[in-house]
Amino acid sequence: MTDETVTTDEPVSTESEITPEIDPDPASNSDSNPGSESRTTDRDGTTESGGFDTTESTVGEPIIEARDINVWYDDVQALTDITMDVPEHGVTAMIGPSGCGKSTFLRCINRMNDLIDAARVEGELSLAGKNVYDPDVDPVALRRRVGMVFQKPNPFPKSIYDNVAYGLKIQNIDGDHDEIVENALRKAALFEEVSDRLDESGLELSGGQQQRLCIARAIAPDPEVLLMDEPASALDPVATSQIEDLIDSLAEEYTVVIVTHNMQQAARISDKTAVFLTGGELVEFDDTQKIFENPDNQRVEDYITGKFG
Ligand SMILES: Nc1ncnc2c1ncn2[C@@H]1O[C@H](COP(=O)(O)OP(=O)(O)OP(=O)(O)O)[C@@H](O)[C@H]1O
Repeated sequence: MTDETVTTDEPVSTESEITPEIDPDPASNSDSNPGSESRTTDRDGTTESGGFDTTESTVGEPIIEARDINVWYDDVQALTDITMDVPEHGVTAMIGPSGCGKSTFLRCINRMNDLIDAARVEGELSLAGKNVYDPDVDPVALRRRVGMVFQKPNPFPKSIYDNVAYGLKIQNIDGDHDEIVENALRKAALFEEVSDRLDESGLELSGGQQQRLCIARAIAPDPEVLLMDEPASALDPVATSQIEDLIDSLAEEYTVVIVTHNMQQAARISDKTAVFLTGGELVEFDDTQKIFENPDNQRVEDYITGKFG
């Protein structure tokens, strides 16, 4: 089942992680949301919004549909019957105490759990209507459609340019690579800071710049979905704020699914929030404001208000 074994807490730098875009069946999702009624959320400021992300954003119909996902690591069950729909575009946050399965669920979306020998996944998870666990799905092709950014910035020991162009080269993506690299760096809010030193090593950048470089690397091949596993947790407050702003702008074009330990961050940047609790259970999934202001589930309220976890 695996071509490589990875630990879950260390960032990996493999081709399979560099999850650029190539759709094996472009027709399957080029109009994955035909006639969908996009929900426009009023996000016009923080004062009236109580700190919630209320800048303009369009969240669409489901692009990721998980049905009864169960995951085990050997005999230990990490996720139990997870069923949820992640809407296209916008930011969906996954929160919950340590060990409740947030990262495991994230890795179900691009089948990164395939790379963990002990992991076994059951259930169905569709991306734009196609179950990614169908036997005819190539996980590497899937990961081209689902980019991933990890907790610790993990640029390759290559130039800034080559970091961003990496996915384009290994996947033989045609086009003007100079232009694609520049656009990706611009979208990652890094171009202005590095435009005169693209041939310098990515390792020479600051932590926040390195993380934006990793984001540029993930989006250069134009994925549909961007998975982020605590992308700002290793960064200082200024760099964190830059990443949050960046996520907000990326969500206009990509479906962003983010794991965060930081509840304020989830409240600030996400449109939808999924609360996982101990036992690998998805306890509540709803609009972020509803989760934080008036959750249905008492355990979610207790968690949000800091009574446990
Ligand atoms: N590679 C692995 N091998 C064995 N068990 C694992 C592995 N990765 C995760 N687990 C276990 O699965 C459960 C869920 O872990 P996971 O990392 O998904 O939780 P999490 O909510 O993301 O935690 P955290 O917030 O601490 O990152 C935990 O009990 C964890 O120990």
